Amino acid sequence: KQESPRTARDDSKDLAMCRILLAELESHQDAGPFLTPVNPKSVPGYRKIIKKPMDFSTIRDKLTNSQYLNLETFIIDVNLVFDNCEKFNEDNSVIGRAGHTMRRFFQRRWTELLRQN
Ligand SMILES: Oc1ccc2c(c1)N[C@H](O)CC2
Repeated sequence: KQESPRTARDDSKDLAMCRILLAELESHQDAGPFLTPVNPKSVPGYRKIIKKPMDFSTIRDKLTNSQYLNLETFIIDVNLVFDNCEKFNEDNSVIGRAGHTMRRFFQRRWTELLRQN
């Protein structure tokens, strides 16, 4: 049986990829509910229901301050935005649908960019 080669993938373009992906998320027409942190004072129940709030501006700050170890930890934070949205919103709601649309968009774009790398 041919040993699978122990070669790591080339991660030298990952930071550039995160910057492209985040810019595309921030400028997406359905990005509105995800651009800034939810204000727990103005949304009853949010603080209790959502244990790890996340939004695109927080991800932007973390990326700017080199707080992502790698592509994986960046993708985990972006998916946290959409997981929080699914938990707090009905699928059949404006914000719920926006979350599903954005998650599908993100999933397609990062896999496209990874493949062309
Ligand atoms: O009706 C509302 C009012 C506020 C919010 C939501 C729905 N969902 C967001 O995920 C969190 C903020």
